[in-house]
Amino acid sequence: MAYDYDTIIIGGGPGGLAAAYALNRAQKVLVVEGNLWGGTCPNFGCDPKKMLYGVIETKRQAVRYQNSGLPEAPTVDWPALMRFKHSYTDKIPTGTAAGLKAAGIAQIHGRASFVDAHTLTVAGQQVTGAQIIIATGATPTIPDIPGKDAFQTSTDFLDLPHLPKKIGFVGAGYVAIELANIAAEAGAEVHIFQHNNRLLRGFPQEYTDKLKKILTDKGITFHMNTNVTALSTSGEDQVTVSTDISAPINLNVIYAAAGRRPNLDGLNLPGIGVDTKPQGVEVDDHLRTSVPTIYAIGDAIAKNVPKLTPVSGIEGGYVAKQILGTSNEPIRYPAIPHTVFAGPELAQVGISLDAAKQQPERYRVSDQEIGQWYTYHRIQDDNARVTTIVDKTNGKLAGAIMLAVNAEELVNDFSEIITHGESADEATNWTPIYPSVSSDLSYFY
Ligand SMILES: Cc1cc2nc3c(=O)[nH]c(=O)nc-3n(C[C@H](O)[C@H](O)[C@H](O)COP(=O)(O)OP(=O)(O)OC[C@H]3O[C@@H](n4cnc5c(N)ncnc54)[C@H](O)[C@@H]3O)c2cc1C
Ligand SMILES: NC(=O)c1ccc[n+]([C@@H]2O[C@H](COP(=O)([O-])OP(=O)(O)OC[C@H]3O[C@@H](n4cnc5c(N)ncnc54)[C@H](O)[C@@H]3O)[C@@H](O)[C@H]2O)c1
Repeated sequence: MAYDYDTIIIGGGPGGLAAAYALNRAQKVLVVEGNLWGGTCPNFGCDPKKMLYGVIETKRQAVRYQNSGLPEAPTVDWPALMRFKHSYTDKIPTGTAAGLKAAGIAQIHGRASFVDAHTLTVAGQQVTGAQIIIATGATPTIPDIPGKDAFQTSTDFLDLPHLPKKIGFVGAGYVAIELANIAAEAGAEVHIFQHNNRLLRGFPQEYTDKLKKILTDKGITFHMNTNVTALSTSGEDQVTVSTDISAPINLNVIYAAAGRRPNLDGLNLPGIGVDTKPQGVEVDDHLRTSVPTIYAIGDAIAKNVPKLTPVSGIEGGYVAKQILGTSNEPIRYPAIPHTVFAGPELAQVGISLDAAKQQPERYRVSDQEIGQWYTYHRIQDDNARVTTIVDKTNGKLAGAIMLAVNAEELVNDFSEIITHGESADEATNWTPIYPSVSSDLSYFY
């Protein structure tokens, strides 16, 4: 049977676009996008978040230098900060669509739904493809409590024209911690409501405790072991937050930051036999769904890998190779670094500290407070700390955790060392710029 396209991709975010460009070399490809071309990361995720963070961190760096020659800390002009964000984000959807057009990749704007394993309806028409890739991403989970319509999300936060005075976040994961830091640094009173006693559960507790203290010192109030039980609104910007612990708290806005769920609504996946679970589309180790001609990638899949932009990109490129027949290997992920941009940054890569501690005969764990090292003294980052995990059987770096200003750079260095399986000698057998974050690398072994 002849299909309209070789491959149709549902979702024009980082995952879908990576697949589209890789397939386009040899195939007739269509991308369908229901909202903003470019997806979450450049429109209302990583990129706008980090534009705000960059300015906020510059202010924080001035505070760190307050006794070192910069007595006046700057203040944040939120409307100007937002204009700066828009100077980038406003161009993303049209720029992304223009890029697809220039590459000769077909595009339809509209929400897709499956009719059968090879047919979609979108924008009032039917299109067919020999293969279809589900790359529909994820969306914030809204806690199911009375008054839940009052919840706003990270998308609203990243587009706030004015900064409200009192802000709350439900959840203490990546989104809550990063946005709470931005809001607090910009002058808001910030409350975090977390149902258990852990923030950033994927990171070691000794590190998250230290970060929590830094954020508390910035004025953020953590309500741990606290369930938000109801919201009620009065007027446009007043929300009363009831909890099972304390008296109700009056805020101007509350954000749901309690995780993200896969975007599968309306796709009719059960109707065509694609298996799903609450975490996402079920895939095998070739990212194939229960229907062999349909693949799924990125934030939309139920796979125990981090939900990050580089991961979606890796999966998009991998699926393209499967479809083109240039590889039949099961997917293997490289060491994937994670960073919470929390001012300072909390980052890790490789084997977890918990796993390493359970195998002391195999792993050597070295923990170093580095706030007084030249690099960190120079930027007045008194709290800087790094833990390295070395595999004693071969002398290679197996993992690293760090809390530091500019940890994103250090974790990239560690990530490269782990990815290339370098021994301590090999890893330090190069000449980085001195003085720089990288020039400290040899001292961590
Ligand atoms: C606030 C925030 C900050 C983040 N910061 C970082 C960070 O610093 N670093 C990092 O690596 N990751 C970060 N992430 C995560 C990152 O944004 C995601 O992992 C990444 O965007 C996932 O890419 P994706 O292509 O799988 O999905 P998405 O980017 O979500 O793209 C999916 C697209 O599919 C479209 N779609 C959905 N359903 C349909 C349908 N039925 N028909 C047509 N189109 C549809 C959606 O509109 C969307 O555009 C952040 C996320 C958030 C929310
Ligand atoms: N810097 C980055 O790379 C970055 C930044 C933002 C988001 N992301 C990605 O987006 C994903 C989603 O982020 P997120 O912060 O929404 O999710 P998350 O899974 O990181 O954190 C969710 C938090 O909400 C808590 N929670 C869950 N239900 C709750 C409830 N009913 N009441 C109170 N607390 C509750 C959880 O215990 C957890 O602390 C991340 O896991 C990450 O993959 C990455």
